[in-house]
Amino acid sequence: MIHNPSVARKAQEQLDAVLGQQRLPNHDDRDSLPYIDAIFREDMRWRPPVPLGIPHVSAEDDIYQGFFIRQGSIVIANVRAMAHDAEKYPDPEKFKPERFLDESGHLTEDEMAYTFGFGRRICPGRYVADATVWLAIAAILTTFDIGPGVDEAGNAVAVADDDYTDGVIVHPKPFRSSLTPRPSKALRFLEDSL
Ligand code: HEM
Repeated sequence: MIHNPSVARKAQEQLDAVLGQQRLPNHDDRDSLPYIDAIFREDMRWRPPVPLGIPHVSAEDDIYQGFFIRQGSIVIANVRAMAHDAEKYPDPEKFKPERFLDESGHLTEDEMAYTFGFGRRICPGRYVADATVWLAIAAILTTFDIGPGVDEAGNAVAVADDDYTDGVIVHPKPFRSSLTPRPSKALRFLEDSL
């Protein structure tokens, strides 16, 4: 959101229209807030948390696109490459939630399910992740404006958009940011719920 303030503004317009700046979002609002889902999907696409998935083993000999895969081979799915396929996702480095919405503003079929893995061992926690991350995005954008942090002298600190940890699971390295309460009653609802 620090790099894409227009995305945050667009989400807040939809949140304000649905919630009337009177309450926090909840799961019953999900169908009315497709842009939040589009942000979640674009999050998963832009920087997949498990960019190479978890290695699988082929249970039997197989042929995939002309390649012979012997039984017992370790198969690694390059999720990051799939999520940055420019034919499927034009301009893939750009953070663009709109790519998951059709002309009428409805969500497309692409739920970015492959970022949770494949087959029988697909992530069993995907429903928990889906519900909690969606609600976190919606609640934070309802109550706060997100911006760059400042250093000791009060100057805005630039944040790299690709400074991530290495490993099986990746996440952004610590960075400074600022959360400014939005001028709405939603913040009071947040305080009341603590
Ligand atoms: C955005 C959040 C998450 C992502 C991107 C994610 C992704 C993945 C991926 C790619 C796998 C490997 C699937 C495969 O073998 O193909 C996996 C496995 C797994 N995940 Fe998640 N996960 C997330 C959240 C969670 C949560 C919240 C839980 C628990 C509540 C969870 C529990 C597990 C478990 C137990 C496995 C191992 C399943 C098995 O090998 O049978 N995950 N996850």
